[in-house]
Amino acid sequence: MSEVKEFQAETKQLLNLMINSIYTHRDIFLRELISNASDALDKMRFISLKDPSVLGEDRELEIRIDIDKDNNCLIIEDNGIGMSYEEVIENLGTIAKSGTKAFLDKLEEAKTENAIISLIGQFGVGFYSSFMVSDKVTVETRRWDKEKGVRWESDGSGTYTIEEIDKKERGTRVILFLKKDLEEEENYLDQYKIQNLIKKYSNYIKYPIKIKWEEETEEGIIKITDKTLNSMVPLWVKNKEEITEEEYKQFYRENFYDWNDPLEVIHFKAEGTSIQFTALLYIPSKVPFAFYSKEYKKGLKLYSKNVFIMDNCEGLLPDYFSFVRGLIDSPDFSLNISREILQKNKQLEIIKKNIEKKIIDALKSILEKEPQKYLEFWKEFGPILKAGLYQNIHEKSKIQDLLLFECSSSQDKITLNEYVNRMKADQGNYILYAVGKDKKTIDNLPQMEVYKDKDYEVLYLTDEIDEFLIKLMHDYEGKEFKSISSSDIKLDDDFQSKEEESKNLLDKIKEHLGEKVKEVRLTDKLKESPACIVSADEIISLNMEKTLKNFEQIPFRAEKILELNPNHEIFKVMEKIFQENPESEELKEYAELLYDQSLLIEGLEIEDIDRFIKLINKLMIKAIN
Ligand SMILES: Nc1ncnc2c1ncn2[C@@H]1O[C@H](COP(=O)(O)OP(=O)(O)OP(=O)(O)O)[C@@H](O)[C@H]1O
Repeated sequence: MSEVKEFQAETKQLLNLMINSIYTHRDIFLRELISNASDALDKMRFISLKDPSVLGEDRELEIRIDIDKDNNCLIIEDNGIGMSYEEVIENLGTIAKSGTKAFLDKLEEAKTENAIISLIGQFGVGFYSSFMVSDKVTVETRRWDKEKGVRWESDGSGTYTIEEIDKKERGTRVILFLKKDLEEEENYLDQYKIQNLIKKYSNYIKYPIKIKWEEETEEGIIKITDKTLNSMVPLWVKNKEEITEEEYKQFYRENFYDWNDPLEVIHFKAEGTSIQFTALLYIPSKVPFAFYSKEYKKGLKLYSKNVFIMDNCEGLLPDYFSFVRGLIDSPDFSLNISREILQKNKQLEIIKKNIEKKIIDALKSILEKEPQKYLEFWKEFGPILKAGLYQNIHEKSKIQDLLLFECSSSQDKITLNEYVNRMKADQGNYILYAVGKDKKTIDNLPQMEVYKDKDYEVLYLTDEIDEFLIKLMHDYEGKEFKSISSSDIKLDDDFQSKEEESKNLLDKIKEHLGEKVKEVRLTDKLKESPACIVSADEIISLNMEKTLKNFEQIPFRAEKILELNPNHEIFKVMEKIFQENPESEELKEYAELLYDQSLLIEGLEIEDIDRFIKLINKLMIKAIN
């Protein structure tokens, strides 16, 4: 008795897109079906390791492809785990994957076919891609431990039928009734076409993918032989010297669904340590799709003696390298290991340490030998590295040398090590930094003047997280990070006498500005500018005030100090006004104007813009008179 069932709404939506929107790159359906078959074989192999008798006579785990020209059918068959009646309904009638909703939303938005293809490449749509090339799909399957088989059939339009059948062999057969209007280059009944696709997408599948290969002998007789289309040997098992760059790339594209080539490959075998393992790691060239979403699963694949144990084993990578893709194969892991046990596993910790060191070494080597390539890496992954370090600050010594910063002295970004090596002898023990939205803004900060003059290098922190990170890091190799806006930087010691001389004027200005500032004082840090604002607080800087303002509930305010340049013409004018009349209203207006312009140059808002403009206008009119 067959049942007719409706697809789940999301499945309908996906099928509709598959059938009606995609006309190129349809080849990927084969990779998806082969990968499903391979997964089913993995599961079967796993079960048989505990009890080999479950394989019965059907011992060799394999995938078969059959070309049935008479019926215009392509058949992909495996003797893997198979599916029960309920599993077929669950797996082929719904989409259970997390992130499906987000994926479908993105699909709806995707305008071009290429954008859709790229999304599919990153997400994987699995079985449903069959409908890109088929008018009808039939699945016949029998679970290894069930008596009866199941037949599922659909044309992808909205419903499917399902019924119990007799099926002798264990496993799953997917029969694609190919569309009639496929292009010539999409002739999936051509054995050469299939061979090319398998080599391209599924070469490293570790089970033989067999086909009945037709060949014409010299005598003109058609000979049919069983041919294995894939090379099978897992790439990571081979010696590095035997692997070409293209093979590494191909393996990456196939296994990690990235259309871009990886930036770097790290392949090594750890032997002689307390645990043996092989690692094949890839640093991608672009941040993986959906990396910042909850759905993104980080971690490495875990194998034991070429047998797949699990995907996305998180415990193997520190947060700051969560973008690294790849796999670990270690004979020391039991195949039955669960995620929970794994979390507490000491061997895993050792592997993690090893991998981490290799990644750091690889990145350091790129930084040293291929700076341009490192810059590309930094542009993509710098924010992830910084955020990861922020959350794991106790690990700073490991990765602080991988950080790059803009700086005052050159167009190139520099490392902390470079900064320290270039420090001036009289600079003291401080690594100076300035914060702003970009290089140009910081270049124009009044406080920068004196450092330029003294030729002290300053790190430019242009990312919002930078200052928070630097404060948390506190120092690099014993040299403390110090903001150029910090109040306790004093360059000139005999400044004190000058400050005492101007004490009354400074007190008056403070009185005029009231609560706006904590203090008014002189500075020797300014050259061209008359004044600047610095933070009185080591914890909340001016820039943090800007950042924290975005979180409206938290009214953080940096305490401010107004610093004046005693050598500036304006200061001299103020001195003169004060001498003539200490209570002059004009002095108050000057003080307000200097305070407001100092806020503006720091990128902070001024409180009373109307008054600011009025005061400027007043000065302008005075200048004419
Ligand atoms: N050949 C097969 N043998 C056994 N089960 C299968 C087979 N093909 C598919 N399935 C089952 O159907 C489910 C859904 O398959 P589908 O290809 O849609 O997604 P997936 O394989 O889970 O994800 P993806 O292909 O995107 O990695 C699979 O998870 C698996 O349980």
